[in-house]
Amino acid sequence: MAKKQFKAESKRLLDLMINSIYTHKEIFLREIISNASDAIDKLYYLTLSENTGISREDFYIRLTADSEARTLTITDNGIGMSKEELENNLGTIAQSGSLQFKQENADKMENKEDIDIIGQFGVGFYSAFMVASKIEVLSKRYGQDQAYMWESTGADGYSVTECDKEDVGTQIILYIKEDTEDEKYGEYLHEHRIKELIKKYSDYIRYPIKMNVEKHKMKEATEEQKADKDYTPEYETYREDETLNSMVPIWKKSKGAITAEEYNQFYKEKFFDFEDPARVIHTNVEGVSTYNALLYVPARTPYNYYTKEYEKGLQLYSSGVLIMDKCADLLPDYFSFVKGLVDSQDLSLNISREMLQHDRQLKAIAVRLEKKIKSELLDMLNTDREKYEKFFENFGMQLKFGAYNEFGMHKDAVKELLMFYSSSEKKLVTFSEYVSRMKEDQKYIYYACGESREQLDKQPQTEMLKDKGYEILYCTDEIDEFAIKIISAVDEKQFKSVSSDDLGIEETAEEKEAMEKQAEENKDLFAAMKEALEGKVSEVRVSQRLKSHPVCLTSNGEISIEMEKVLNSIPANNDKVSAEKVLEINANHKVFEALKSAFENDKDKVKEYAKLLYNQALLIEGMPVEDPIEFSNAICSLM
Ligand SMILES: Nc1ncnc2c1ncn2[C@@H]1O[C@H](COP(=O)(O)OP(=O)(O)OP(=O)(O)O)[C@@H](O)[C@H]1O
Repeated sequence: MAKKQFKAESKRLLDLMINSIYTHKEIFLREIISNASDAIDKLYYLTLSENTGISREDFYIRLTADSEARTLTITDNGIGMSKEELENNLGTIAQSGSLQFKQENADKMENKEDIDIIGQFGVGFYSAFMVASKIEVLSKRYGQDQAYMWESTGADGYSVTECDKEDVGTQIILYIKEDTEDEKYGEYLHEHRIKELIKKYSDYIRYPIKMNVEKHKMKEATEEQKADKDYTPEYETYREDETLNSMVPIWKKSKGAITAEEYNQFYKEKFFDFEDPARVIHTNVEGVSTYNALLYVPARTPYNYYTKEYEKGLQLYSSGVLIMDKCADLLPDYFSFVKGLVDSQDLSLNISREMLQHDRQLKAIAVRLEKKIKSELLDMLNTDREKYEKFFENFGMQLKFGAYNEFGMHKDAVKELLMFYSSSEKKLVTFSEYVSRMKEDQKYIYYACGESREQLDKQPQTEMLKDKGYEILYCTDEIDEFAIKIISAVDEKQFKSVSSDDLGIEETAEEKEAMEKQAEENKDLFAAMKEALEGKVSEVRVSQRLKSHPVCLTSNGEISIEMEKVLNSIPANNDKVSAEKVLEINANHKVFEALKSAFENDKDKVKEYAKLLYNQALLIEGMPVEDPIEFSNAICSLM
C-alpha cells in the first residue's frame, strides 16, 4: 500500500506557531538576532576555506528603531538568502536552513570554537509575528548579484520579489503592531527596552550588535562662561553608535586567561551584589554532558535569603543564548545560596527555547555541579578556615535544614560541611574534628541545646561531662537538634543530648551501688515530690550529671525539652507536644539535706520545696515558670 504524506493546514499551523508556543512576546528579538548570528557564522565559516576578503572584525548586526514609521529593522552582513532559500526557509514552517548547514558541515566544524550555530527547529523567525503586523525580509546571498524581498503579513501567505540591495546580507523590517489595551507593542521601539532585551537574552552573541543611540554630554564652556561663577553647565544631545552586547562569555575563556578582578566584576554586575564573592567556581566539563559553569558563593547573606521570596536557581544558556533566568533544578535546596550560570550546547531545548525537552541531561549536570560545589566548600574549609567560618555564619543554617529536610535524605551530602560551637575549643568545629578528639572511654558525641553559648556554658547538665574532659557541641539554632537527631551518628559514634536519661558514663561498681542505695533510701521522698508536682514530671531522681548545682530538668524519650519549645512555638501547630520531663536532684548538695529533713518533719514543706526546685529548673532551662506570683511568694516566705 502506498504511504500517504500528512497534509498540514498551513494557516492554522502558522497561527499556532505564532500564538501558542511562546509565553513571552519579547523573545522575538532573541530569535531574530540569533538568526543573524547564525547567518554571520555561515559566512565566516566560508571565509575560513575561501578567500572572501572579509575578516571577522567586519561582521556586525545593526538595530534601527523608527518610532514614527513604527519599524524595527535588524540588519546583518551574514551569508544572506537566495530566492530559493527565502522560499524554502521562510516559506516552509519547521524548515531550518541552519540545522541543515550544521549537519552538512558537522565534521569540518568540529573544533571550530568560534562557530556556534543556534537555529535548529525552523520556527523562531515566525515569533516576530507576535509583535509585527507585517515583515519584510530583504536579502542578498553571498556570491549573487540579485537581491530579493520576502514579504508577509502572517497567515495570508507571502510573496518574494526582486529588490535593490547593495550589500550582501539580510535586512529584516518589522512593522510593529499598534498598541492595544493589554499590549503596548510600542515599547519595542524604545531604545532602553531594546537595550534591556539584548542584555537579557543576547548579551553573548559573538558579533557586535550595534545601535545608533541618543547620548548626552556636557557642552564645552566658553572662556567667558568659565569665568562666570553663576554659570551652570549646559548639556547637549547627540547620537553615537553603541555596541549593546558584551560578546565574550567570560565563562568560555580558559581559567588562566581570567583575572580574579574580572570574575568578581562579572559577579557583581550580573548578580547585583556590591561585595566580591566568597568563592568563584569555574568549571568546564566535557564528556557525557558538555557544559561550562561559572558559580559564585556570595560573601554575605542576601537580605531575603531566609524568606519565601528568595528564588534559587542558576541561569541557563544554550550556545550563549539565555534560556532560563532561574533554573531551579540545577541546585539542591541546601546549596540554594549559590549564584551563577550554566552554558551547554547539549541541552534538548523545547521548540520555544523556554524549557527543556528532557530533564535527564539537566539532572546529570545538576549531580556533577552538586559534587563540585561540595568539594569546593570542603577545600575552603581545609585551606581557609576563617573564610569558611564566615561562609558558615551566612549559610550554615541552610545546610542544617538540608540535613533535616525530606526525612534526612540528604544528610550524608551535607554532614561533612556542618559546624557547631565547641565547649572546649571555644570555636566552630566539624563532626570529624570532634570525633578525632574523643576521649578513650567516651561513648557518645555530646550536644547541649539552649538559647546562647553563654547560657549553655553555665548549664548544670553539662557539669559532669565537662569535668570528665568531654567536649560538648552547643546547639543554639532551632533547627540544630532536629538536624543532629536525623544525622544520628558520625563514624559510628552516636549523638547524645546532655539532658537525655542515660549519658553512657562508665561508673565504678561503688558509684553504681551508692546511686542505687540513694535511690532506694529516698524512694518515698521522690514519690512525694512527684506527687506534689501533679504530673508535671514523670520522675524525680538522683542525678548522675550534677556537681555543684542542686537541680536540673532532663527528659526521657524522643522529644527533648528544647524540641518541645521549638515545636510549640510554631504558630500553626495546634497539637502541642510535651517532653517527658525528669527532675534530677544533686544528692551531694545541701538542698538535698534540707529536703530529707523536711520529709521527716514536715510533709507540707516537701510540697513547697518540690515546686520551688521545679520552677528553678524551668528557669535554668530558659522556660517560663507557670505561676510567677506563687513562685515569688514561696521565695519570700522561705526568706
Ligand atoms: N538573517 C538571516 N540570514 C540568513 N538566513 C536566515 C536569516 N534568518 C533566517 N534565516 C534562515 O531561515 C531559517 C529559518 O529560520 P527560523 O528562525 O525560523 O529557524 P531556525 O533559526 O533555523 O531555528 P529555530 O527555530 O531553532 O530558531 C534559518 O534556518 C535560516 O536558514
